[in-house]
Amino acid sequence: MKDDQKSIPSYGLGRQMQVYTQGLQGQLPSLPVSPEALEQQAIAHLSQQASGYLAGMDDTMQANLRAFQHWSILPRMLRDVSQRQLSTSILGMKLPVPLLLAPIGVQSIIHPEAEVAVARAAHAMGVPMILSTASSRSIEVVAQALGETPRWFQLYWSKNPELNASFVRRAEQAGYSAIVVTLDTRLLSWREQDIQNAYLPFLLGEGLANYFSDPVFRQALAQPPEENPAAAIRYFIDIFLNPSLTWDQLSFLRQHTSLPIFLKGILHPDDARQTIDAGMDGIIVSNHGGRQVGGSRAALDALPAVVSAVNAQLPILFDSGIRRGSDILKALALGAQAVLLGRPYIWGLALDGEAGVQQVLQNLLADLDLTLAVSGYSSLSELDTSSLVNEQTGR
Ligand SMILES: Cc1cc2nc3c(=O)[nH]c(=O)nc-3n(C[C@H](O)[C@H](O)[C@H](O)COP(=O)(O)O)c2cc1C
Ligand SMILES: O=C(O)C(=O)c1ccccc1
Repeated sequence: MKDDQKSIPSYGLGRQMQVYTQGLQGQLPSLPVSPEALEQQAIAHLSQQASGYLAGMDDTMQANLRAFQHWSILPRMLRDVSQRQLSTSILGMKLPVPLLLAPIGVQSIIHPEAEVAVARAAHAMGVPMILSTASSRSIEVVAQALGETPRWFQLYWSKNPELNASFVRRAEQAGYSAIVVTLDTRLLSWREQDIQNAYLPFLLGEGLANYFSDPVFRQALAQPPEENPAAAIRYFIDIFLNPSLTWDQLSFLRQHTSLPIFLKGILHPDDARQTIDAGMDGIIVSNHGGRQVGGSRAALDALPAVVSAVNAQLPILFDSGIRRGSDILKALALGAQAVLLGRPYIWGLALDGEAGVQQVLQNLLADLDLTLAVSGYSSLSELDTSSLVNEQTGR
């Protein structure tokens, strides 16, 4: 991890001057800088199946993005912003920047180096990574590529309790420092593009690295996955989704790990209160990037009520629609301690592997650092609702 003083110029002015200086030699950034152009180029580059898999429900995704426009930053002038502090701490875990990479499964359909390329870029930038259960590279292989970079493990709670315990054990052993249980995907929703393409990557054996390498999973099979992949995939399909999972079962996980547990996919303030009652350690407000409940409330619109219900008893993280530095500033001002970056790093991966992810992160962190500075803030802790105006209420 980089120390904070060194990281400031490389995030903000450093990146800006690097680009302008390279311009003197006639060199332009190799990837589009605007997230909209980046998305367009990545989608054009990918197969119809892969780009369809990245999609979500259009109306809900647009609502996620629009919600950021309900809030405006009201910049403050003549404050000393020459030294900026982007680091934060969550449950005593130090994060160099208030940003983690969101768990995104099956990255082998995006780029052959998949999560390993992402992990190397995360390592280069000091950005923590949350690894999906449905990753194309295993918990251990990704940990190795991350070196000392902080990492969390996202758990899809399968129907096999011993398998869940095994995943968590492996994550602990490989140096992951928190468990994220995703609640909004106990079933896969009706995904129009995937249905149209008749495409589900798992049926092709993509995204199953953690399962195929797991001793408990392997024990449940008559033959190893290498010998009979079709039977292994069938067993995965049998167990990986668990629509009967309920609040009372969370105690099982608590008994099997001493790591902090975050619940991802909370939108309703009553569910936020239940998270506290269930003895969990943190919340990730998210609508899964508009991929699960079509017509769901925009995640950012759901954030203030969750923040108010939690009343500072737990840390709150946020994702679904983070595209620019100003989006991060707004989510933090509304009470999130950090945000998760989703699709944008996948677009970078699609276009240029590790270097693509790194460039996306460099640009986003430079944007965040400079947005913070020109808004009059030198530290994240100065942000609160008085930094923003709600354009619908005028307050
Ligand atoms: C292709 C794809 C795969 C995803 N896979 C997972 C996953 O395995 N586990 C999980 O918790 N969330 C998963 N998510 C959701 C992300 O963690 C995150 O909530 C979402 O991407 C945020 O929305 P945004 O990308 O529009 O910002 C996935 C999202 C996408 C786009
Ligand atoms: O596609 C997704 O959104 C997702 O979260 C998922 C679900 C199951 C396996 C892999 C990814």
